[in-house]
Parts: sequence; C-alpha cells; structure tokens
Amino acid sequence: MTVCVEQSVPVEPQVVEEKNHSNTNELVLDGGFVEPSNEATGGFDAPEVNAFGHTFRDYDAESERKKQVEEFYRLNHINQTYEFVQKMREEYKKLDKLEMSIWECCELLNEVVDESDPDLDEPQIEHLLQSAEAIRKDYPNEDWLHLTALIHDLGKVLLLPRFGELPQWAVVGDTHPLGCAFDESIVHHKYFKENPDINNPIYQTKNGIYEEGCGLENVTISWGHDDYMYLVAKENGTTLPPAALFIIRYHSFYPMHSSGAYKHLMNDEDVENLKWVNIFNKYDLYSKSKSRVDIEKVKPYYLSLIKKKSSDGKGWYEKRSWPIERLFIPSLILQSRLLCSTVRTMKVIFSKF
Ligand SMILES: O[C@H]1[C@H](O)[C@@H](O)[C@H](O)[C@@H](O)[C@H]1O
Ligand SMILES: [Fe+2]
Ligand SMILES: [Fe+2]
Repeated sequence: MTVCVEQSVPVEPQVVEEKNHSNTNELVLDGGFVEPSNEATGGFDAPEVNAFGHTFRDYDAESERKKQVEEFYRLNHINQTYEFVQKMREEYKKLDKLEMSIWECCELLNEVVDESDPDLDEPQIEHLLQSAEAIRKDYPNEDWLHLTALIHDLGKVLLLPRFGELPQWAVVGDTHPLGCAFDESIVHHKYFKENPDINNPIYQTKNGIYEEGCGLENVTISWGHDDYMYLVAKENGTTLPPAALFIIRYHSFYPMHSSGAYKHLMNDEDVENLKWVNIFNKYDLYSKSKSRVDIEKVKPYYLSLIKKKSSDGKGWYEKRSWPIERLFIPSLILQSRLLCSTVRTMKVIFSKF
C-alpha cells in the first residue's frame, strides 16, 4: 500500500534558550518567543499521579505492573549487548518491500501494549494520540512537533508477528549506551551483572570505547523502537528538522535526558537538541492516562498534517510514499536467548515523487 505524504514546514526551529515558568514553557526560537498557549486552551498540566495512583516512573512502587516491568528490565539488561545492537542495526537499516501509510502504521499499534511501562497499559495508538494532542494544545503552531509525537513510537510495530515479532526487551523500555560503563541511574541497574559485556574491562570504563565529546551519533545505544524509527526516517530522506530526529532517536534515553548521565559523550549539537527532548518528554510522559482520545475525531487533523504541503512544495518528507517492507533474513546469527530462530525485519522507505 502506498499513500502520498505531503507535509508542510512552517518554521525551521532554532532553539536558543528554554525557560520554565510555573505554568508555561517558554521557547525562544531564533530571538522570538513562541509560547505555548496554555491560557487560551487550558493547556497541559502534568498530573501528580499516574493512572495507577503512583508517581510517574516509580519502578519500586507496589503496583499491579511492577512485577512485569521489572522482569522486562531484567531481560533487557541481560540481553542487550554491544554485539547484539551492532547486528540489529546492520540488518534493520536495509530497506525494501512492504508498504503502508503512516496512519495505517499507527493503527497497527492498537494491538500493542508496552510491558516496560509502569504508567500505561493502554494500546499504544492511544499513547501516540495522547502525546500528540497534549503537545498540540500547548504548541498549536509547531506542527512538526505534533507529527513527531504521532510517529515517535511507531517503531514498536517490531513487536508484531508480521514485522519479526521481536521480544519486548528488544523493542521497548528506556535505552542506554553499550561499550562503556552502565550508569547507576539506569532503571533496575542491578540486572546488568548478568550481561556478558560486564566481562569486557574496556566496556566497564567511563568512556569505554568512545572519545570524550564524540557525540551521541557515534555512541551505540541499546536497540529498540527509537533507533529503528530514526533509521527509517533518516534512510528515507525525511525533511523533519534535526530536533525531530533527535527526539525520535533519544526520547527513551532517560539516563541522558532526565538524569544528566553520559554528558561526557555529548557534543555541542547534542546539548542543543537536548532542550527539545526535554520539552517533548513532558508530553510523552505525563499525557499517559486512562482517558482515551476520540480517535475518529482527531484523525482528520493528523491525516491533514500528514498530507499537508509546505509553501515551497516540500513536505516533512522529501519522498512521498511510505512503503514498509518485510525481509526474511535466515543468516542472521542471533543470541540463543532471542525467542525466535530467524528474524524477519520490517523496513520503511519513502519512494520518490
Ligand atoms: O520512550 C518510552 C520510555 O522510555 C518508557 O520508559 C518506556 O517504558 C517506553 O517503552 C518508551 O516508549
Ligand atoms: Fe518511546
Ligand atoms: Fe512515547
């Protein structure tokens, strides 16, 4: 299936500074103020507790999700090794065959529940729309942010049988670097003691195999929906702004964006882009709730956003269709812990106008 995607680019954002006030976020874009219109819209105020009555991201709270989430991180920390990530990246960055529209891909997430998340047990299409609607309310003019929110978790389709049915530990959850020491701030850090990389002394140093200030671009991050969706967008020549790609690629890298870890590996560009991730994160995290978005009601807006044309005739994507392909790779050597003996990878590409 091929669907035309023609989108608009109203502004090319350049964040100079972000200020936080009690009720509003204020973004300084290239010298001018772009304020979220909280007053006009009612805005988005972060709730104090999640749908289960606990504070957000409390991995120790005795909640109904605790056991499952902890087991998820145990498997994630044991199985995500430097070598595993290299293999997955190599295989998944090839693009071919299967095609589908962005919206169709969103709808597939109706079947997906994220086992790593202590704050949400709703189907993931709800999360896409909850976060996009929340950020849209506060930043009505930044439609690139609405679109970024809509697609940021699409990579979770890797969990579905037709896309390879990767195990949850290889798709969702927070991410972290491989090839250097595991920071203490990583959720359920204790489970790294069973990770084979722990036996490589170089991997256990602060910089590991990396140079100080080398830039996150050069750092191998645990494999999952972030990196996959980033590869999809990049390999298909997206014209979304660099900040959008950074958000997609690192929104689950909580040790970096929320705990301030791994700063020594970042370069100036990363530091600049981090400001956008921090803004996005508020909506990604605190929009998680039991109140469902009326999908049919908001669908026309997102479809129009996906199809919208910019004044220069270019959209967010230089290419206009979004084929998703499935590829059978019998030769991929997998760790024995992986649940399947072969992996089918799903690729998304954009064909030319
Ligand atoms: O980006 C988020 C975040 O990292 C959550 O902690 C995780 O549970 C989700 O799987 C992911 O989508
Ligand atoms: Fe995510
Ligand atoms: Fe998300």
